[in-house]
Amino acid sequence: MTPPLAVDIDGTLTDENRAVYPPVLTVLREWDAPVVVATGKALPYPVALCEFAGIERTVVAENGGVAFVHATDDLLFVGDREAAQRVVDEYLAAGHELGWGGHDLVNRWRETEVAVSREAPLEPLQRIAADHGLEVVDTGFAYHVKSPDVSKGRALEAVAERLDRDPGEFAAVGDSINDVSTFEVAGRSYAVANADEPARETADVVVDGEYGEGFLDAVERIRG
Ligand SMILES: O=C(O)COP(=O)(O)O
Ligand SMILES: [Mg+2]
Repeated sequence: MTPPLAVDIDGTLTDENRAVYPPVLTVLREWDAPVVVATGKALPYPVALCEFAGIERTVVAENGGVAFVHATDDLLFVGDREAAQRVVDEYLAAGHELGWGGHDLVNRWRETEVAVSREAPLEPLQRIAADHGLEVVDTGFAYHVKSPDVSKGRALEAVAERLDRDPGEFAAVGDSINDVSTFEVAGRSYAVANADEPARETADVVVDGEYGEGFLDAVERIRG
């Protein structure tokens, strides 16, 4: 039987230029069990991906800060945007920038955390975050200022419960440190070849392919 799937976006469903790798859309559409798209991006991104892939909008966004379950119409919030905002305000007051330009579409729809460009200095961000009891997660695509209690894995547990599934039934595919918690709660986990060290170390299997090709490799193994 096909297991439910928890899949990351950036670095896993994309190519090396962060464009969605087209063959993955067919795989998602034809997946014969629930699919949970679990990302560090704000909610509209995975929702749009699901819509364009033609699948139910069941998603984890903001590294677990927000989740939506299509079947039960549940919108779940964990995490505290105000706390993250206080960190950012201090960071800006110290003369740094978030690095996303004036309209900052990266944070515009973000509700429980704040993302900072990897071109911005990390050390002061970490220091200010720690002063506020928050952490900075580097996904390889952005620095995320978030509560240490929030994770994709915990959100997946909440989503799985609403889907009447055990988290251990899930197969998970991802590429970075923000997927480690998903790998820990899923029954089996696959890191794509471009994955960072924490993801590679936690995954049950590191596949040969990179990016979207790596996702297709994982799918082949999951299907057996
Ligand atoms: O938003 C990021 O930094 C990474 O996004 P991802 O979790 O889909 O890889
Ligand atoms: Mg990723």
